[in-house]
Amino acid sequence: MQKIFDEVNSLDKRCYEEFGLSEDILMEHAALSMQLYIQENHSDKKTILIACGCGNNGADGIALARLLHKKFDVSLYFYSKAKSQMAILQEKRAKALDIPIIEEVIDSDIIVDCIFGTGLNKALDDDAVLLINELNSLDAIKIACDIPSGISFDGQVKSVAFDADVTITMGALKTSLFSDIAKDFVGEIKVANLGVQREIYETSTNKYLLEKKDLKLPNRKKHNSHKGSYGHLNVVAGCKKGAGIIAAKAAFGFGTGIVSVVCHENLDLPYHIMQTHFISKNCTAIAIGMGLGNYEIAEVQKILANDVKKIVDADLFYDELLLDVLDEDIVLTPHPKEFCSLLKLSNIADISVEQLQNNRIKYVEEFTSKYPKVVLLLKGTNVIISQGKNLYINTFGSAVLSKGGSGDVLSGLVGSLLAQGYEPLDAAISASLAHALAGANYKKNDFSLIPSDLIEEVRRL
Ligand SMILES: NC(=O)C1=CN([C@@H]2O[C@H](COP(=O)(O)OP(=O)(O)OC[C@H]3O[C@@H](n4cnc5c(N)ncnc54)[C@H](O)[C@@H]3O)[C@@H](O)[C@H]2O)[C@@H](O)CC1
Ligand SMILES: [K+]
Repeated sequence: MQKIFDEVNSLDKRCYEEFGLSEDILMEHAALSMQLYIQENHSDKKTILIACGCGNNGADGIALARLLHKKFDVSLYFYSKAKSQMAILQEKRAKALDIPIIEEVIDSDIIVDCIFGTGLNKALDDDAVLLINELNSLDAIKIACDIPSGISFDGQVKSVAFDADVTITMGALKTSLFSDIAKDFVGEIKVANLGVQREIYETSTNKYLLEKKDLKLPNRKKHNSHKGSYGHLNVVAGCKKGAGIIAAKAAFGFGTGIVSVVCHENLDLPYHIMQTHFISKNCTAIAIGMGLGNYEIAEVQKILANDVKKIVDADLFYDELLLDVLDEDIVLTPHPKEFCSLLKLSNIADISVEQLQNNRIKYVEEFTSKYPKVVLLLKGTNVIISQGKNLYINTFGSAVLSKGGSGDVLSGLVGSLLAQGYEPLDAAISASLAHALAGANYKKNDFSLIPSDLIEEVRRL
């Protein structure tokens, strides 16, 4: 996993104070990283337009223009007059080299957005909106310096943001790049070294970006084993039985030795999935909530009181019964609307889905600081998984997964790993990665995936 930081000003400051690196040195490295990226990836291109603002993001852009000048046809466009000390200095250097400055945006092979970086501190005015829309409309390779202009420090996009193919972010990954809203603007994210390796630039953090290598698939190294060695998951099926059955199939395909669906009515199940009317004595984990509907309260209470690992989903997020188990290390997997209900039930906040989506990390942190044992997995295009103070972001998800039944597959995967003995946090992380990567591996098209395709892809991981 890679570290993510809420802010990097303190990290820049540490470079000045502890390593004797000046702002100028840091900025030269920022510009150099962008230069190398462009030369390594787009040496066949000719024209580059660099749009600059008045602060140090703009200064990065002016320094980049100097580095690329003569190798490419570089034009500088100033959205506003240089204001920061570094922008004024960089402008002086650029002028000494006669780098072309243009008054109107022109068609170019590459556009580099250096209008606003981490210093964006108010709403974009009409001119900025117009400029960003104009840049977005051009058919060019689009590179954002540090962060696409228009995304605020907390990852919100109020009106518009630069629509980058690549964001080259300075020094370290920032939280703002990983909001659900930012995902449609940041493109591929690369980190530029600012004069020291990242491991030196970065300090400690509580936020992490998950990588493919963080997926720990179940393994069966012991030959002397039997089905019971790989756990027994009980999936409680309610009135919408399909949800439980999908979860059960996903769990079986992800390695659980025995999977039983708990249901009072007789179900038509695949032969390898068992049915039981009550929780099995030897079950090692329970998945409950998906399609639960109006289950009898006393029965749900009894199931929740069971002393095995649990994953809770869907309908139970609307039920106060859940409050009784929030002091345990259970896994909760709400989507945004369900999480809003959970926040309300637990007296943390009474907010709309939109308010939540604009502040996902904030509300996850409030919830997990009130219930530090719970493993919370908040669904979204960038899934957030958190327990206690630590928070992990999975960005591998895509719109392929935006389908009924995808969430039931995820519950099944989490339950499967819990049943096989994973710790709840590890189960949530690996299930979420497996789910997202399986979705990404489905290559037919981006609209036709059904739960059985997803389970098939999980089985191929
Ligand atoms: N400090 C350092 O050592 C380094 C800074 N770097 C660059 O510096 C950037 C941050 O620079 P700054 O702090 O100067 O901030 P920015 O360059 O992001 O912009 C700040 C300026 O824009 C104005 N502004 C903010 N929101 C506005 C709005 N909506 N409409 C109009 N004007 C607005 C502010 O008043 C301020 O003058 C980073 O994103 C990064 O690109 C990099 O060069 C790496 C090293
Ligand atoms: K920018």
